[in-house]
Amino acid sequence: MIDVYLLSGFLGSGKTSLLMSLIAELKEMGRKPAVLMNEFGSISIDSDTVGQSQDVPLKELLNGCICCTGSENTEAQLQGLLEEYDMDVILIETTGAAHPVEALDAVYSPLFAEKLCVKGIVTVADSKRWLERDKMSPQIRSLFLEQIRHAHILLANKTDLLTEEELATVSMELSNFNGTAQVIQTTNAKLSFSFIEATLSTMKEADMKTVISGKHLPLTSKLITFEKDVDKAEFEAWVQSLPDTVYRMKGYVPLKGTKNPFLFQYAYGLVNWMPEYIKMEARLVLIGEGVSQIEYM
Ligand SMILES: Nc1nc2c(ncn2[C@@H]2O[C@H](COP(=O)(O)OP(=O)(O)OP(=O)(O)O)[C@@H](O)[C@H]2O)c(=O)[nH]1
Repeated sequence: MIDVYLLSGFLGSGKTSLLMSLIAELKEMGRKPAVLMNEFGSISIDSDTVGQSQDVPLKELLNGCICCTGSENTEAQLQGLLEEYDMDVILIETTGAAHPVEALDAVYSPLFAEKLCVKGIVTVADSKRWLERDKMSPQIRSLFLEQIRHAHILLANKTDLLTEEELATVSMELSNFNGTAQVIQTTNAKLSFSFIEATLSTMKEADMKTVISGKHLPLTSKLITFEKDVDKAEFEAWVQSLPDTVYRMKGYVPLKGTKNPFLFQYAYGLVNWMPEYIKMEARLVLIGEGVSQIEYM
């Protein structure tokens, strides 16, 4: 299994700085990192920097964020990485405009269920911005807060720009806001990979069944397999009965009376079915809060 770490955080918070230092450390350790980067424009500034200066296998998604460019695109890039290179760690840097749950979408694809092991979300927060969050528009603030809320490790970055007192306030407020993440004060997003790996692996022990860390963490995923074909109406009734904290579902569902399992998608209450011309393995991934207890029927 290849370990996957998602680097999240608002625009300009310090994700690329973190990525660069993690790559350098991983290489020093003799590990084989690869990078999936996502840029907000059609020019690959960050990926050029990272790719050239770090000489690391890299795929990029231009023009939008991982969630908006569509998870098929991200899946294709991931597939490309896996086919072309040899690696043992994948670092995914999302644009500052990506919702962490949506960014995880492609990684949780049933295609990669046996290849990738999602270790967790590391969010970089600009401490100054946190203190001034009330100045942001409601929509942007909500994205900023979501990125922080879903973190498993939270960097209170740019501490050099704060007074001692402000620093204490930021740390306390962030810990109160996301009670499960470790909050670490950083400058230039300096945090060692060994620390991240060790912290996330202890969290994982809490519940080995969930793909993403333990049951104490906000986001978990669950893989559901099917023993026999299912009735479409019954299946949809089951979907509607699930709690609102299931944010996303996708996979292949074997429907009664059809040749191949159908591609099934669910997001924000909406269900989508697509026939599949290849016989895909019948399994479904659920992503949300506390989904590890959910069973089919
Ligand atoms: N003063 C200060 N500046 C920092 C710190 N960390 C990062 N920066 C600067 O903040 C800017 C953005 O840093 P990046 O690492 O590119 O941030 P990012 O989150 O990748 O940015 P986007 O890709 O645009 O979302 C750069 O100019 C960094 O040098 C810090 O701790 N203190």
